[in-house]
Amino acid sequence: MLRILKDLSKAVTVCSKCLVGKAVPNWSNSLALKNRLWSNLKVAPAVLQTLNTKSFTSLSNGTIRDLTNLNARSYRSVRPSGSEPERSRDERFLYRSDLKNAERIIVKLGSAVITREDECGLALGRLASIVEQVCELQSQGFQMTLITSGAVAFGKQKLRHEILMSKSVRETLSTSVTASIPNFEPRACAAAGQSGLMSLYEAMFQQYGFKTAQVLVNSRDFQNEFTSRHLTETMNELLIYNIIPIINTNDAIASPPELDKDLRGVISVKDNDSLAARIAVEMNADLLVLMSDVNGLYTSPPDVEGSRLMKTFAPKLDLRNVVFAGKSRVGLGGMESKVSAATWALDKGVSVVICNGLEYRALPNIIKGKSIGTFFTNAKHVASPVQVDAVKAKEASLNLQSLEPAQRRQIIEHIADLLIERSSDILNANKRDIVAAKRNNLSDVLVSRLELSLSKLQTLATGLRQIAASCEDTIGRVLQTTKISDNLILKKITAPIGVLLVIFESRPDCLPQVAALAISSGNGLLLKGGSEAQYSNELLFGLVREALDKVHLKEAVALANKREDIDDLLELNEYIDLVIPRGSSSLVRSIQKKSQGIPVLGHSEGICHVYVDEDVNPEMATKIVVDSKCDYPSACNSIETLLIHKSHLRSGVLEGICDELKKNEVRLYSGPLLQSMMKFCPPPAERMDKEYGDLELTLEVVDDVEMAIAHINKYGSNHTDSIVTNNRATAKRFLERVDSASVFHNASTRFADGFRYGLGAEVGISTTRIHARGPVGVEGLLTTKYVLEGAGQTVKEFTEGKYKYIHEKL
Ligand SMILES: Nc1ncnc2c1ncn2[C@@H]1O[C@H](COP(=O)(O)OP(=O)(O)O)[C@@H](O)[C@H]1O
Ligand SMILES: N[C@@H](CCC(=O)OP(=O)(O)O)C(=O)O
Repeated sequence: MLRILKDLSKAVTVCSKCLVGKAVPNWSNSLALKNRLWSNLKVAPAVLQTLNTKSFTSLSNGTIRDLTNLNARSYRSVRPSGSEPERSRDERFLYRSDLKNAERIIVKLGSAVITREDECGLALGRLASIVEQVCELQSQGFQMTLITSGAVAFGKQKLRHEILMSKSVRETLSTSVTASIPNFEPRACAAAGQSGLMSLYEAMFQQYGFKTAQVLVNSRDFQNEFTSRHLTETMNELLIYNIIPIINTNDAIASPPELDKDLRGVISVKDNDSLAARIAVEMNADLLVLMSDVNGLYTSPPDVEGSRLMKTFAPKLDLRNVVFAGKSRVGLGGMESKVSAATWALDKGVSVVICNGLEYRALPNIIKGKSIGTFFTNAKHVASPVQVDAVKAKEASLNLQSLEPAQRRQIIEHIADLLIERSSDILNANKRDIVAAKRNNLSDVLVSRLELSLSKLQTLATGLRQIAASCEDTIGRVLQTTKISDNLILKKITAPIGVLLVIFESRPDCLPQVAALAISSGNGLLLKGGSEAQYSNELLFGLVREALDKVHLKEAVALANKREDIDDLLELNEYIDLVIPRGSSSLVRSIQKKSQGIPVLGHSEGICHVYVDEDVNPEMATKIVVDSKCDYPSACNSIETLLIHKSHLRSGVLEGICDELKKNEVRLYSGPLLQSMMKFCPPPAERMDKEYGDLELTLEVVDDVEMAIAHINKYGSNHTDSIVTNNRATAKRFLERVDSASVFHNASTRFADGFRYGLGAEVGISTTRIHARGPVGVEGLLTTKYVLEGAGQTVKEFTEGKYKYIHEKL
């Protein structure tokens, strides 16, 4: 309410300063008043949406003067004294995330979007979808204007149809269809096409309760002082009354386009891209969206091999990297014309996105800041912030690996110290996350993963100190030395992978663990945490940066916080070398699907088993099963299925285990074999490969170890599986044949963890079969490189027999 009053008082101040003495209109229509306030005074649409008719009526009676002639530009120049200075237009929309603040939006539809690929009429489906999006935004308070192409293309189809229909059957059959169609005069096509186009728009917008108005202009109209002013006034008036202007060039009487140089820095209207740019600037629009039949601007025409979509385009820096060629099947200007129109509009303070009109919900998603099409910006960075972070992390990782091991060790120890010193700050931030999570009805499983405690922080710090201690021989450790020949020595040494992207959900304790592992192994790190752990993550990230800043390398680690950032990051295969998703199986699967050429390390599911063999110590078996299920049911290494040897159905072992599980409130389900063998057993399990992640467990019976192995290899997720047996031969068989990253004998599956394995911590558990499997600590974040030390030898000298290969392992 305070904001509403503030904004209204702003409006009134401006009015009274500028328009004292003008007639007071009868504001019976509150919508019209809202639009006038908004359009002329730039009172935030969201504020106006919240005002009710009553407040308008009382406000309008005598307070507000005639606002008609006060346009948006004049408001900007008549800012009430004492108000906060606004960011300049150039600064307001530097990043996509700023687009949510746009108010006036121009959308231009190219001919290729409007007409069908088979040239048989208008593309009704996508046109209706765009109209729906425009209406959605208009009713949310954005001021929408449409620039439409397509009159010539559509008119050509109409005329062609007419020619074909007016021919006799004999004529049609005697000549080829294409040869019989003349080259139509584009002006006539435009005249024929424009009316059909407009009646369609009118019908479509009407379905959503919006009225449209047609405005046709030509290049000369912008050069003439009167027609140019009339155009602005007409547009303002239409916008005030919530009518959506639909603009095209008046092609039926258009003269040939004029050259840019005649217009001294003002773009000449030679096609609809330049028309859209010109209108956007004249109308003081915030955003111009140019919709075409391609996903945006590419480094070269999209069908050329190796051509890449440019998500962000800074004209001053990037133009030299783009090759243009060709147009769409019906377009007039081509991409080059779009880029020069967009660049011109950007220089005049209008943000521009070039995107594909076929993309589902492109407009609302652009406003939300999603990475759709090509975003034109004058930001100093060549790229969007995540790309910048990735470049910096790559640079910093090189410096990180050149540090002395002792320096890397100190950084990690410093993080461990900070975890204890700042524990109350961390726990307070974590409390804020927990409160928000509960308010948002996050599941108990997720809340338990989110929660930090002093003891968790202490364990975390201990783990970090272990990692710190291992810094001495991480990078540059010699794995193999080969004497190729005298004075020619080849060494294989450990080396960092490069830049890691770790995407994690819920658990904020991952952040310092992963950061420590990356620092120890000399890898740059990009982190993307879940929004549910936002406060905890920001605080912990701040501590990591603080420690890295001691050696001026704080940029080695960056934290991305928007969900949309993930898509952008996954395309950066030039800078990112490995992706490690940690979280739910759906998160991991979606990352695996989206990652474009960057290897993904991790596991999508944790379907772990304990098999209780015939020859067991019942007490040990019960202890292991209960710990494997109940110690931390939401962890990926807790079990989902207990396989039991058939002899225990009557030995009392199964009964004893079930009693203990029930005491721990575990809900039990039975597999199909158990159901067939027992009269009274728990309800049937939904599937045998279900990951409960909670106090739930499937029980199934097996004949012997072979059947247990087959079951695990079929339904498991190659994560962690354990056998409880006193028989060494059976255990050996199980350990050899179960195809999982971790296989245990007489131990709880909960041991599958970086800290418990003595790795200090883990970046995740890998079930993929690339270089690292199981819990991945520092070792898993290293690769190797060869270093060859010679004394001027050449291969030719070996070929010619001067030297001989020795290949001796040293
Ligand atoms: N570097 C490039 N990036 C993207 N598209 C390009 C590029 N160079 C040429 N084009 C062509 O530009 C066409 C879009 O321009 P245009 O034909 O004017 O479309 P519209 O009718 O939508 O205005 C695309 O169909 C594409 O083939
Ligand atoms: N004014 C013309 C379109 C001109 C034009 O620039 O076309 P396009 O390149 O498809 O945006 C028409 O309505 O057909």
